Amino acid sequence: MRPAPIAVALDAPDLETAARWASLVTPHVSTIKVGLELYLRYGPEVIASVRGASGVDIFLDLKLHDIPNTVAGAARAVGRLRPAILTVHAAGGPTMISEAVQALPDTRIAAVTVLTSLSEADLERIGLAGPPGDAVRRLAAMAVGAGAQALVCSPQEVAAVRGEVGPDIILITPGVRPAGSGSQDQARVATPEQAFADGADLLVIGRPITGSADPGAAAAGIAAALRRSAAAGDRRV
Ligand SMILES: O=C(O)c1cc(=O)[nH]c(=O)n1[C@@H]1O[C@H](COP(=O)(O)O)[C@@H](O)[C@H]1O
Repeated sequence: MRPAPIAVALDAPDLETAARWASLVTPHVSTIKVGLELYLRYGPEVIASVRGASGVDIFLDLKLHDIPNTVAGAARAVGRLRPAILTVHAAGGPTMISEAVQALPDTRIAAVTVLTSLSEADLERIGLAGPPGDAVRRLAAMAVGAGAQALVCSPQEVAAVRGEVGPDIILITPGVRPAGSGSQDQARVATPEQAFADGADLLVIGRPITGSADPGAAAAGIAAALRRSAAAGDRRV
């Protein structure tokens, strides 16, 4: 059976925990995500530790956001780690995004539109008044125009973004919570089945898996739920 289109967020305080989570979940999921907490503590060595001997894709979530020259240099600096995906903030603008894309031709540059932790009220306070979906669609179109091959948005916007950017762009959705899980610091959430049915290509899921007593079983359970919902609809997992 193919691993499910899930990126498990390894937001762990230490390398041993991250490597343990990675080995428990990799039979079930396509991707593991290394973010700021692990990367800033351990640097590039963390990638080899969590990749292990598996063929799992590495999603390096550094959310780069700086002037184009600096982001291009940072992207080149992580190239030897061969991440399948690297995040930049869409708000860094089109030149920054296109320089990142050119700097790392073998990696998908994913532009983060509006963080899933932000509510409409938060957006108003930072000067982006209006429904989050408006800002997400605007940033998505801009990022794709600049060459981004992937976008990060919440599952609540994924159908609208798909309509905006077409079928070829990889849509990645954090803010995924199985029914009954608390949303914690996430503001714009949906269930895995809903995110997938609305057109997400890769679901980012952290604490609902890593916070469980058995992360391997939690990942397997969500993967099975996606397969059931794919069988009921017209998508393959
Ligand atoms: O780029 C991301 O992955 C990301 C973007 C976003 O808008 N929201 C978001 O939560 N994330 C990441 O997705 C993961 C979500 O983790 P959980 O909330 O524990 O499922 C975290 O590692 C976040 O850094």
